[in-house]
Amino acid sequence: MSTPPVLEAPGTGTSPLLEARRVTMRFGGLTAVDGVDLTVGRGQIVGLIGPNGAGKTTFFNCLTGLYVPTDGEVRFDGAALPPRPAKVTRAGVARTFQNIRLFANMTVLENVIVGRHTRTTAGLLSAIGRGPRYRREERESHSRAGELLEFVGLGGQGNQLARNLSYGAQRRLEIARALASEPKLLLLDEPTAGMNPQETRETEELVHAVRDQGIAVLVIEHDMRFIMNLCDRVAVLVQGSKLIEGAPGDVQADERVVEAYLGAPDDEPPPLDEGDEAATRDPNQERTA
Ligand SMILES: Nc1ncnc2c1ncn2[C@@H]1O[C@H](COP(=O)(O)OP(=O)(O)OP(=O)(O)O)[C@@H](O)[C@H]1O
Repeated sequence: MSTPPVLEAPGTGTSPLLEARRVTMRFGGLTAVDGVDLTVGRGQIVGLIGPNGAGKTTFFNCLTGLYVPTDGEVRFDGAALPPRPAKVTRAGVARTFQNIRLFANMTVLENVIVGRHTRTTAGLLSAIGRGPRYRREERESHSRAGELLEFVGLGGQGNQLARNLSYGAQRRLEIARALASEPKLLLLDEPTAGMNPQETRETEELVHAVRDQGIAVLVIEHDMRFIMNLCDRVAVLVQGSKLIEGAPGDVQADERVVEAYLGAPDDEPPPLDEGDEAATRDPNQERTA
């Protein structure tokens, strides 16, 4: 008699937290993501970089249930990734977006509380009737949201309208809202886009603090200095395919990466100087969100 396969209970296995295998996403005739493998271990910070249109955001969307990959497989915490965003959030994956998506006319605290809705269990009737379970969960949500605002450096600003926060503070609020769903993995899509150097440094510290809470992070970013300071591992996407993956120093030194960003040597690239931030960034990426 054959031995039945051992099924790994979610959260208990030794497998990577996230495992994408041969993920492919096609839009009509365009292959935006082409057979990409990527793993993120528990508590790791992994960077995903690549020139404009390389497929980074599309790949993210395949990891959050926004897109169901045309081909390939995504496993999270020992199980197949569910096919819908709300279920993916409940499974433990949270994300922020390239462009800020806050509820501008809600308070800072309310924005974070909204992020907890996948973790509250009071049913509709309890909510309408404001039953004891609803009231207890509401108290807990308020208290946890306050803690998260402290954690991201927005303590004392909970009663402001989100739209009145500075740009950098709004980005922090997005992270607090994502953390409110109690993720095991946080996906950040260009968290420092449009930030000044001080805000970028603060974001770097915040992401390290998130990891210190045991939460793994996968981050898309164009600011190379940020990525190199932050990540345990970096993967480079070019035209939908993974070009290379490795330690930040190795990736930065790889000629193929320099070429992908700056063009082949015949294109007379500007010199790549470690200390010159402008030269280590994608020249097409001086964007503001
Ligand atoms: N919904 C869609 N329908 C059709 N094509 C799409 C769709 N989403 C993305 N694409 C295309 O897929 C390719 C990859 O786009 P994607 O936004 O994933 O790249 P990216 O690496 O995130 O770029 P950027 O750094 O500019 O944000 C591009 O050619 C883009 O035009």
